[in-house]
Amino acid sequence: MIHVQHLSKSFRVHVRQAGWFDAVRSLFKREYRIVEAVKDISFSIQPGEIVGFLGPNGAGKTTTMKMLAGLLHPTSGEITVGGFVPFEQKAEFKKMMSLVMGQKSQLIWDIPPMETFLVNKAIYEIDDRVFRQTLDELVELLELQPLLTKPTRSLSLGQRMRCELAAALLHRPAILFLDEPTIGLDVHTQEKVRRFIAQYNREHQTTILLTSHYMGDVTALCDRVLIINYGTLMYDGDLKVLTETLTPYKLLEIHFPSVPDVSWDDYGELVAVEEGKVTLRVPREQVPEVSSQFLRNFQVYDLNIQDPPMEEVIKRAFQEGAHVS
Ligand SMILES: Nc1ncnc2c1ncn2[C@@H]1O[C@H](COP(=O)(O)OP(=O)(O)OP(=O)(O)O)[C@@H](O)[C@H]1O
Repeated sequence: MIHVQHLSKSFRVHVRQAGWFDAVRSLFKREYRIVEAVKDISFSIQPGEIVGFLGPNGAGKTTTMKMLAGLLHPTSGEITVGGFVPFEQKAEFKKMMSLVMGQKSQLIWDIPPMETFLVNKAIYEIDDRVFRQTLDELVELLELQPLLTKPTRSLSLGQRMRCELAAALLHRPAILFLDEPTIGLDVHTQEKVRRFIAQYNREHQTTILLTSHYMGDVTALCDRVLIINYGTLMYDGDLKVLTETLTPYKLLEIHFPSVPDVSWDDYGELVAVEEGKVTLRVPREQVPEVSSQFLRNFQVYDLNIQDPPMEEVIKRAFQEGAHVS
């Protein structure tokens, strides 16, 4: 569905001078430097996949997404999306994909979302029956009914994002680029948006490339991730494999009626002792044995086994320059 080969993008940026004299001089003699935002990346995404696109600020995620959506021309390399070359901007290409940017609105600010939906209906030449059917489905899934006729500017961020998603999906694109779709949303709304994306992908097999700084989005939605840093692709593969390779331990959370006085080092690395609860870092292969020792030898209320937080996995990927695949 999406094929990217040796893709690079550089920007030529004007170097601004700090001092007064240099600033005036630069009006006459401009100096430029080259920012290599994306450097020789290659990957493919199959129909129906949801792939997480991760990387720190300035890594090159948005630049890549914009090239995939045809908004930016690559400096070099090849892209095909659904068989089209994005920057040729063919009408058929526009009808098969959508780009949602959490930081940018595509809804018209001064009119209600329903009016934007009607504008999109005209732009994408959506048939009346299909429009009605799709709108009904999206209104139900995203709980939009009370929002449709309110001016967009009066909507909360979460309400607006739900309408943005509907606007992006009315023409039933086969490919969806989601750039930070949950940015700034409260935990409850993030959860709602996540559930919607998962359900929509299940029902329509939409191919989705998603960037997010919220690891909850990534763990809930993506089996596979691409990790980019300084414009270079560092990892393309299974999220679980990445977690197991970079953090070869699990967190064991044991709840006691009262915390026993034992040498925790015999069981794992002590992370925290709180009221009635002990957290240990235990090598993955020793987790079954250590858990059963606790259950056999101590009075235990509850025992939870968890993967380390995704934030830690990703932090290690950047620190260790992981080429895990
Ligand atoms: N239009 C532009 N002109 C000049 N430089 C740009 C332009 N767009 C992006 N860049 C630079 O390219 C690099 C990659 O930026 P990009 O927005 O793709 O990163 P990102 O991974 O999406 O970051 P974030 O997580 O902060 O959104 C950065 O150094 C950025 O400053």
